[in-house]
Amino acid sequence: MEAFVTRKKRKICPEPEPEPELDPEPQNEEESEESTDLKLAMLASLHPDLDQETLLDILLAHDGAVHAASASLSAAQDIPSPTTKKSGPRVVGSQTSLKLFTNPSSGPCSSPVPKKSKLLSKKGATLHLYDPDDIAEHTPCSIIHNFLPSGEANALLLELLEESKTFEKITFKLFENVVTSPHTSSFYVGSSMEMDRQRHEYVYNGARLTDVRKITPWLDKVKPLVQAAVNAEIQKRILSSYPGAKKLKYQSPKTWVPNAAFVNCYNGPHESVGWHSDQLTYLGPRAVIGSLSLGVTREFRVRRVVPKKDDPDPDPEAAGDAGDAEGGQIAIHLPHNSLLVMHAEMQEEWKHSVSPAQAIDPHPLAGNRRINITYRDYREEFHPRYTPRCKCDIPTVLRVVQKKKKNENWGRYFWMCHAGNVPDKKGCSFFQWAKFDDDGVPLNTGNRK
Ligand SMILES: O=C(O)CCC(=O)C(=O)O
Ligand SMILES: [Fe+2]
Repeated sequence: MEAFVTRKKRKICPEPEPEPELDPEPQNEEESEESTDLKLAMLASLHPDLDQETLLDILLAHDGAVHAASASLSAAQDIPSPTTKKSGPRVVGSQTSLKLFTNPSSGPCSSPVPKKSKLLSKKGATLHLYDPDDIAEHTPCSIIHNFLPSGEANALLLELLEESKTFEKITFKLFENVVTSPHTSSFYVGSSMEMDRQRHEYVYNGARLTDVRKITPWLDKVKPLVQAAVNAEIQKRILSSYPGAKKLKYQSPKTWVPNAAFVNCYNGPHESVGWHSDQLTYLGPRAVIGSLSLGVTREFRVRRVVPKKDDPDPDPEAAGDAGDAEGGQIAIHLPHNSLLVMHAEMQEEWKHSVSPAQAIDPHPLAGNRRINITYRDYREEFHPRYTPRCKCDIPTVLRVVQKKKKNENWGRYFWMCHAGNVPDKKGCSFFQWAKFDDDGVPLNTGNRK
């Protein structure tokens, strides 16, 4: 897990292009898409009696404006608020399919459900999804339950529970504060040579990784199964959901080959990961990620950050059609031994999180712990030896302009300095628009060797 944090947008001074308008609207912390963690923390400090989920719902209902959300909460202090939680702890239950709710005639004898059923998620509310068809239809993900033979899933879980005893929390800079991640993690690659390259050549949040490990026997054994399943899911997705049944612009046409894995451990209901998009720096644009969950069932939440319907898409070819949160967030329930595929439209247009839970069902082998493995395809053409370096002389980070409102640069990728993400370090003003061919191969990296 490398990218759940971003920092306050600094003033960017592109060279040699004129200063880009990443967001032409007035910027402050409240309006920054990337600062949800901080906003939640601020809101929580103002309303310590309310749980994170309620605070997030209220924050979303106020378009992310902390003051407005707080004002509503204060106004409602003496009156039971319609937005505060009414029920007891959320129960991890089961749901057959949304189709039963969206199509009254559905049942064994009814006609098939229309391709696009009405989504129940509304701004400020959370839609809970369990069924693979619903997840594929309404989110940028697809899921395979009971993915591994159960003995293999258990062996992998036991192996990683042992590994996780030495996982650590990551420390990073959020705005001007140094904070630690609310869960532990480590990073695995295939060989000693790759470990070496990761430690000395790659940069994450402005710094080198110190905890890089050699892939474990079970992680390695499962890898080809994940590869086959993810590639099959990619093809299914292209045929069922993308315009003209073609891969997205900038999506790689090559076979997806996982060669790195972040492993996360969530020990207990309160461990979590805040809203983020995964970094594309080494995966390239329109990246696909295979995410295997083991142990305790937790909610993986997704919300669209780029509106789909109201705003015409400046690049209609760029995005797939599937997924439509309509302002609300969707909770995908990830049980033990489920493989979630985050498809090519996910990182640029959606954010995801694992929210703290009020209650969890202990797992017979893992107790209160959940292990998550995100298998990733580090593409050779995105190796830091090829990507732009900033004035601090480190490889830059690849980002995308996500805020869309009236922003002509929406959807454009850029390289920028991330040295300032490290506590006590300052970055430089390096900025360069990124250009790719249709298959996502970088065109203007400048310092190719
Ligand atoms: O634990 C999960 O399911 C997601 C983890 C995640 O988002 C990440 O590692 O980037
Ligand atoms: Fe992530």
